Amino acid sequence: MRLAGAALNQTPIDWQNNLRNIQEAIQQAQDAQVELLCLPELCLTGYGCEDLFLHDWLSEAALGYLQQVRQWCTDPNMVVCVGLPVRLSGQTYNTACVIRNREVLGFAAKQFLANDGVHYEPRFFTSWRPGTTGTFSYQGEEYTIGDLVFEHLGVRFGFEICEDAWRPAADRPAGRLKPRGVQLIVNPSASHFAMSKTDVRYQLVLKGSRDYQVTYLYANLLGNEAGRITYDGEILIARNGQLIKRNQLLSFKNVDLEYADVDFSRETAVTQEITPLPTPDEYRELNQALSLALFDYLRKARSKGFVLSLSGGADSCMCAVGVAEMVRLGVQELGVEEFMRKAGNFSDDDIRVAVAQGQLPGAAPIEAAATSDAGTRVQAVSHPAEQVTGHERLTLNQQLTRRLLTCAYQGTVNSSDDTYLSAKEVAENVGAVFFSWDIDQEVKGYTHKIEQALGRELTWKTDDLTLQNIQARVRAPSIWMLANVQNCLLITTSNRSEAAVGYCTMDGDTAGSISPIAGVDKAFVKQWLVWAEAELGYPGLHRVNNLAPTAELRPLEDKQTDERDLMPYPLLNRIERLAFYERLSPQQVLERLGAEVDNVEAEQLKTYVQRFYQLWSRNQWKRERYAPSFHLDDYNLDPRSWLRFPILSGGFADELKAL
Ligand SMILES: Nc1ncnc2c1ncn2[C@@H]1O[C@H](COP(=O)(O)OP(=O)(O)OC[C@H]2O[C@@H]([n+]3cccc(C(=O)O)c3)[C@H](O)[C@@H]2O)[C@@H](O)[C@H]1O
Ligand SMILES: Nc1ncnc2c1ncn2[C@@H]1O[C@H](COP(=O)(O)OP(=O)(O)OP(=O)(O)O)[C@@H](O)[C@H]1O
Ligand SMILES: NC(=O)CC[C@H](N)C(=O)O
Repeated sequence: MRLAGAALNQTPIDWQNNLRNIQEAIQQAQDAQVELLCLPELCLTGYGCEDLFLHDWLSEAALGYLQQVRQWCTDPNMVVCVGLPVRLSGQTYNTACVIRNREVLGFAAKQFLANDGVHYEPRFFTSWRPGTTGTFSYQGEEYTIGDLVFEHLGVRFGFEICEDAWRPAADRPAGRLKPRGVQLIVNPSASHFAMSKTDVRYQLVLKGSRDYQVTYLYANLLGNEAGRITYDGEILIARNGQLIKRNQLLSFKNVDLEYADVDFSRETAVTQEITPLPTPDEYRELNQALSLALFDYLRKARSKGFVLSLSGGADSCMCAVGVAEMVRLGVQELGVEEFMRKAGNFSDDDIRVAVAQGQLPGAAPIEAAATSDAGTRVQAVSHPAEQVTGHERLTLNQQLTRRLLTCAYQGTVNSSDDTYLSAKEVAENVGAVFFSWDIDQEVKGYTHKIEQALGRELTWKTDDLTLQNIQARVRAPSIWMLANVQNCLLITTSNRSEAAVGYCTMDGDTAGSISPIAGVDKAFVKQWLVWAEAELGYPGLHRVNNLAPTAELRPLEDKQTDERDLMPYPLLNRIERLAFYERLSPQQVLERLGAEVDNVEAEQLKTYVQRFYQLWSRNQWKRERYAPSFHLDDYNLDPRSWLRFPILSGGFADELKAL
């Protein structure tokens, strides 16, 4: 039997997009003479409809659209499995509808709901009781729903819907399907991307096929579906512990269909030893996921591009490279024409000229908007697209990036030449429009106003945080204005480590509408940039890779660095992980750290642990206010997706005193 899985890039309640992708997958499958096609979990509505799954009308509408899908399933030799919600007597079930030759054979229902990390399924869905079935009517037709086994071309098959397969063996539907003569298990999934997670999924599918001696067909959703979570579109086909098919993950296409043939009439030996996957390259994985997430966000938000306050530090440089990589990887996979069309930001003329001549048409010089007489550092650096960076012409990818990314360095008297040059070099390297202006007048203006109101001078000795924060805040209005005027998304550069301890100024450097790297820790950001300079070929990163992270909010002679204000980033990251991923108590965190770290005094470690918990507790409100962020690592601190914590709390007072 020819089995296929199709990864689809869906969007919640974007019916036309979702139907188009489903139709395209069915058409491709028919053309390839596929006999059984698995589409991802809830692909008709989108997986991320959230509380809409509790609305009667949504499931009604889905059943209505399903009638269209039926009409595309005209091949008597092909079964198509389509995911959609079914709402019966006020309960919503997460189902896969099996269609053959326009006939609905039944709705298999999910038995175990995902309720960890980014998944909140029990809020929306009711789990189906194993071993039971039911019926319901729609427009005069009666349908079967529940724990069903199907047969097609002599092959018996049943379902595990995503989380069903992640449960202990005693729960897994596979264990009950096997005695019912099932030879094939079909798994439509919506399994979020996280670095290295493909390995877990691979083991799950391979071991499932080995332990239950079945063929296993797995198809995941694809892309940044609804804003935060990205799906990697993994397709896996395995039999008796052996891999038959695995695709390239994180495609920029809307439909990624993969198929393979399995001869069910022939017995094959069961492989006990699962061949391991090569260790996933997390830097590369992150790059692909971040790029795809940015691309989908951009086009689904129908935005014109991105604006970024580029400090030349690690976080903002990573965001700039992320946009450039979005262009490079998108063009590499889709080709220039399709990339430009899909991005939705280029005219027909742009596309025609880009395809024919390898450059964008007559980009007029973009005049520097900002000037200041306050020193040599402050000047506008802006290259017309068709001209040069350094002495070379911009490549087409740089020209495309230039259309999609505008950056601004916003210096103060506390900024260094190093960060300015770093920002400029990164912007030039990726091709972005780059402005530079200073904000000292604005800082002085606000400071003066408050000094007058209070009737006293503000000094670094007495008003340190206030004087830091006003600088970060004053950067927000102009960069927002630049985003508004160009109809662009303002990127905020927060990372997970600073979110953990609130090392940011609210309404200052947190200003923005999308926060691409807030799920990634700072130590990883720094390592990733070193990798990107060498492996992706961004020489513009050389300077930032030799800078110590600094906020540059205090006078330069203070030599402020993040790690001096806080603690070394690898330690901060470790404490955060032990405390909120492994869920240890402060005492346990300190003990584990003591056992792991030998170059830091015990008293110093205790101070770090105390500082971490105090800052963590005090700054929950800030985490509540971050712009929507991407989920990229195996956990994040976003209270709206992975980690909830009280805004007001006792702040671990007793626990920290007892350390
Ligand atoms: N529970 C709570 N709910 C609501 N609001 C709460 C609150 N607790 C304090 N607040 C309020 O929060 C305000 C203070 O917060 P906020 O003004 O954001 O600032 P704050 O947290 O006081 O200080 C910002 C920190 O971030 C660092 N920073 C800032 C900017 C950039 C960078 C960088 O790395 O580049 C670093 C800076 O060095 C400083 O250590 C106060 O007005 C306080 O009343
Ligand atoms: N001089 C600056 N020009 C433009 N934006 C700035 C400047 N200084 C800070 N910002 C903005 O504030 C953000 C927060 O600063 P932060 O220091 O946390 O990050 P970073 O400078 O990118 O990295 P690092 O902390 O490694 O130096 C920056 O990413 C940037 O968006
Ligand atoms: N949609 C789901 O059921 C996803 C659950 C599963 N734990 C995963 O992360 O892949």
